[in-house]
Formats: sequence, C-alpha cells, structure tokens
Amino acid sequence: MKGPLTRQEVAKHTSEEDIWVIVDHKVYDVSDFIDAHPGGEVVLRQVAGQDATEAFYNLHRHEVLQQYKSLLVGTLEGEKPEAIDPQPGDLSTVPYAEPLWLNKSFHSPYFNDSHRKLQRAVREFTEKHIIPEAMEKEKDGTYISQDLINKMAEVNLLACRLGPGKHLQGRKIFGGIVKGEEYDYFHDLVVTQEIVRANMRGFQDGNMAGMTISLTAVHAWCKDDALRERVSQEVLSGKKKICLAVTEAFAGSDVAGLRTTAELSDDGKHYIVNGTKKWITNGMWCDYFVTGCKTPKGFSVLLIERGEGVETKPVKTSYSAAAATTYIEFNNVKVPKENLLGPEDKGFVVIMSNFNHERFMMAAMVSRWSRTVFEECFKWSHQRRVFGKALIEQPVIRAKLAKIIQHVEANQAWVESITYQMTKMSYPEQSKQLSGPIALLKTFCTRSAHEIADEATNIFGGRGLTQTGMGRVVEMFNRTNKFDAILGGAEEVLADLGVRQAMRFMPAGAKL
Ligand code: HEM
Repeated sequence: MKGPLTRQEVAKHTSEEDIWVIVDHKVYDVSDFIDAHPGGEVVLRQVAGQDATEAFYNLHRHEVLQQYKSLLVGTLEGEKPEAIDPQPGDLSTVPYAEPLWLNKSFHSPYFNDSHRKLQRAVREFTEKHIIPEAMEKEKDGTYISQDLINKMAEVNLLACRLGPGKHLQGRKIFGGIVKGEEYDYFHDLVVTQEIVRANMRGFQDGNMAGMTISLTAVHAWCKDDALRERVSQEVLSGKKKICLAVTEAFAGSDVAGLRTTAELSDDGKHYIVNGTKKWITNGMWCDYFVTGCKTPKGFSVLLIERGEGVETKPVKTSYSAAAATTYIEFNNVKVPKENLLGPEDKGFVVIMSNFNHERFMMAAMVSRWSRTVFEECFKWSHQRRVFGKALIEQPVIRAKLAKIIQHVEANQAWVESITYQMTKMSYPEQSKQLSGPIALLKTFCTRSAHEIADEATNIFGGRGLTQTGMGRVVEMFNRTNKFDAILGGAEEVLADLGVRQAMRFMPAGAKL
C-alpha cells in the first residue's frame, strides 16, 4: 500500500498499461486486472483516473471489493471511506435487517444473555465456515465437506440442530457458551435463523438437513439401547450420516399411499424391504435411512443401514445438487427386527412426532431468509439510480418495501410467540396444542415468501433473474422459495390441518 494519495495523482494513471480508479475514497490499480474483469476492459478504460464510485455500486456488490483487495493501492488524503465493511459476527445496522430483539433500541420479553452469546457465536461460525463453503458447493453442486461436518460436530452444532433434549446433556455448546442442559427453544430458534443466513437454498438442505428430521426418530423410538446410542454417537460426532426416507413417486403428503413394503422373514428375525423413495434430502451420502414402509396391518418405520440391495441416484431439482436430493431403491434389503422404530403398524405416530419441529424450523428459516431479502431490496433501492434519482425515491418502490416489512415482522412475531409456547409445553402437549398453529404458521411464512419474492424480483429487475452479482440473493429466493412451500407438508395440506385441528377444540355449544 502506498501512503495517502491525491486525486490529481490518480488522474495521471490513464494510459493503456497503467489504470487507476477511485471507489469509495480508495484507489485501485486495475492495470493487470482489466483482461480478467467480468464487465470487460472498455468500461474500466472509460473511468481511468476518475472517481467511479457511483458506477461501481450500481453494478457490483460491496463484497467484490473485499474479494479483490489485492488491487488496492491506497486511500485518498483527508478522505474517509463511507461504505460499511462488515466483519464476521457483525450485526447489520440497516433498519429491519435484524429481528427486533437484536436491535439495541428495542426490547424483547423472550431472549436473555445466553441467547445473545449463542447468536454471536453462531453468526461468526456461519460467516467464517459455512458461507464460503455454501457459495462454492451451491455453484458446483458437490456435497458438504467432511471438514465442515467435523467443525460443526466439534462445537456441538450438529446436536443443537435437533432442538432441546436429552441428546444435549453433558455437551458444551461452542466450548461452554451454553450448557446442553440450559439449551431451550429460543436457543434453537437462534441457531436455525443464523445458519440460514448463508442464503444458499440447495446447500442449506445439503448441510445435514436430513439428520435434523431423522435422528430425532431414532432418539425417541429406538427400543434397542445399544443401537440407539451407537447411531446417535456416530451421527452427532459427524462420522456417519442419516436421512429421512418417506416420500415416494407414488405418495408425498399422503403417507397412506406408500408402496415400499417390509415383510418379516420366515425366522422372524428380519424385515425384507422392497420399494423406492424419491426426493430424499441427503440420501446420496447417507449411511442410515429412517424409512417409512407398509407392513401387513399398517405403516411402520425402520432404520435401514446402507448395504446390499440399497441403491441411490441423484434427482435433479431446481435448486443445487449440493442438497443431494435422491432416488432410492430397496431391493430385498435385510433389516434386523430391532431396527423397527416405534410400534409395528403404528409408524404414523413416529413420523408425525417430528413434524412439528421440522415445520417450526422451516417457518423460522424462511422468515429469516425473507428478512435478508428485505435488506437486499432496501440497500439496492438506496444505491440504484434510475431516471436521475435513487429507486427509493419512487413511491411505488416504497409501497413494495412496506409490504415486505409487514410480512417479515408479522411472521417473526408469530414464530417467537410459538417458540415461547414450545418452551412451556411438554412434547406431547406441543403435539396436541401446537401442530395446528405450527402448520398454519409455516403455510403463512411460505405464502409471504411467495409475495416477497415477487416484489423483490420486480425491484431488482433483470438483476433479480441473474444468478451472480447484485441480485444473486433475490434470484435464488425467487427460484427456490417453493421448496419451503412443499417440503415438510404442502401449503394446502398444512392449512387444512390447521383448521381441522382447531375444529377438534371447537365447543359443541358455541353458537352465534
Ligand atoms: C476495483 C474495481 C473493480 C473490480 C474489482 C471489479 C470486479 C468486477 C466483478 C467481480 C464483476 C462480476 C460481478 C458479478 O457478476 O458477480 C464485475 C462486473 C462488471 N463490472 Fe466491474 N469491477 C471494478 C470496477 C468497475 C468499474 C469502475 C466499472 C464501470 C465503470 C465496472 C463495470 C462492470 C460491469 C459493467 C460489469 C458487468 C455487470 C453485470 O453483468 O451486471 N467495474 N466487475
């Protein structure tokens, strides 16, 4: 880096081999970069020796300057950069970019010091370790690295993602910031809403989403203590992987239509499993499959280990292959009888018992992601200039922003209120009282996402349709928000469930 430079000095660097430009009071030497510049060399020659700040922020995200800091030659004498340079762990100061409880000027009845410490630790971890990998994997469609899984296991982040419970006892989360015993559903909400800030929807599912919805069934329903402990230990230490295998090409939300069969062997020691599964998140690299099967008198759930007769192949979807969405074939697979989870023929309870937590996580994630989309739109509306003024000066843009804020804030308030109920209720009480409200909450959050994606894409224009650059977050949100609307129960099914649950509590004598 050179010492303080003057604008007169910068103005001299305009020849073919020597081009300097000013962006945000800093000077960049782009001479050796022009051939590699994705926007081409002409545009850089046109601004050689000049202040190109406005043009730069109209076309690039601030992160471009962080990626190319090697081009920086110095700052201008007596001038100070204005752009905020976010560091890992920082909170955003953009209005509505953080939930109110993280804004110093606001108050919350729910969050305490322990939640705040955990929030800071998970944000830093996400920014240092998850985001760089998420960006790479989302793009090239390869799977999560063992290194990242090990890092998450080391700080007990894998165990945290199952929600509060016995599996956290004795565990020190992030080296002791929170003890496993004190981890509650607000900690769970913090972890869920921080990790989603990677803003990479395919990788988000590729990052062990299968585990979060399947290991819980082993913990709650495996009757064989040794088997349960072994699988739990292997998975939470990151050595082995597990996923949930219920949906089929024949049946999705309609579990009664499943065709995978499990028949007891003649000696009664094994089940023999035959059938297929589709859209199984993480299936490509999993060692265990928590599998829904038809048994003679109903539906049962088996823990199937990868081995002879188990074949997996990728399913191409509209998000990244990093999610490892899988088609599975079980061909005469021999499964020990002790791998039955819960009672035979009553597997519906096993599957249902985890749905509340899965849907709660999905509502928390998609509402947090919607908030990030608002931040993107608000920043863009300020920095984008069209027809001689900033976008934010157009009333029609402000009306769209108002709508996004209303959805985001209403959903966060509802998520927090449900979270509070979860901290006060036992698991059976949650199943009875909250399955309806959580189903309605998830549906509402994904309907909001649909509306928000529509408004945000229009605000970003062509950039909202481009996978790289300024609109990349909005483009991904618009392309992939449907995953939340369908996975974990389709919107229509869940909305109906919400009303049917309410009907169960309707007093017979209630009259108008
Ligand atoms: C330090 C200086 C600069 C660096 C490191 C830089 C880097 C980049 C990068 C990485 C991209 C690709 C963005 C993406 O799609 O993700 C890009 C695109 C582009 N850049 Fe630059 N750039 C610089 C300065 C400028 C300036 C001063 C101008 C114009 C005055 C400019 C014009 C463009 C254009 C037109 C594009 C294509 C944008 C699009 O496809 O929407 N760049 N630049």
